Amino acid sequence: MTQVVIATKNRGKVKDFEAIFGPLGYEVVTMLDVAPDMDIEETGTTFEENAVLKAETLSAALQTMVIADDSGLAIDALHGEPGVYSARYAGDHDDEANIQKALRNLQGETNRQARFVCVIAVAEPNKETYYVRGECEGEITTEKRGTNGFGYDPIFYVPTLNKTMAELTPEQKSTISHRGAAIAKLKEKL
Ligand SMILES: O=c1[nH]c(=O)c2ncn([C@@H]3O[C@H](COP(=O)(O)OP(=O)(O)OP(=O)(O)O)[C@@H](O)[C@H]3O)c2[nH]1
Ligand SMILES: [Mg+2]
Repeated sequence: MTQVVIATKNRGKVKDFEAIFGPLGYEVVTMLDVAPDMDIEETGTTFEENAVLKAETLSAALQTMVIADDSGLAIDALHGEPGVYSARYAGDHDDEANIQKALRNLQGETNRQARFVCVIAVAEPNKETYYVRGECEGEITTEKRGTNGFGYDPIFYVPTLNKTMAELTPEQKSTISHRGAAIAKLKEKL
């Protein structure tokens, strides 16, 4: 089975990637498998910078092709926050605290428009790194709904499906999500 190496330690992302790459016959391998002790500091101020940083760092260490995903939630009424800081908005990778902070900051706000953004970078030794970007439009709810997914999925409402991201199966999520959109673009290039 062909392996695809992903520079992530986020189990939620891994599930999303497996839902897409699994049916295509790829085995998804992540930092949790091959570099659990490695920490890549995300010093960039854009999704693109951080995705490239993660892909190139792990690719250099393993001397193989590596894919990285840097993603987040941009809320219009909060001027694009939490953006690249989505994972650490209220506490390092504390999804529940992050959700509560977003809901608190939007209390009484009628403009609930937001989008998920996902930038996927591909780095390979002696080749030029490239990236693709996918986005998904939605609205922030006033309370959590659904138990699938990760991060802000329970408060991200997708009007076209009348469901939050957390009410979708990983397969359904992949057909409409920012990650699915980015991977669709990636497939054209791989
Ligand atoms: O509800 C969500 N559904 C999604 O589909 C999604 N995609 C991203 N996010 C949020 O944005 C952060 C990424 O930050 P991020 O790209 O730095 O990843 P991470 O730090 O979690 O893992 P790693 O890949 O860096 O190891 C995540 O933690 C989440 O808070 C999502 N939330
Ligand atoms: Mg991260």
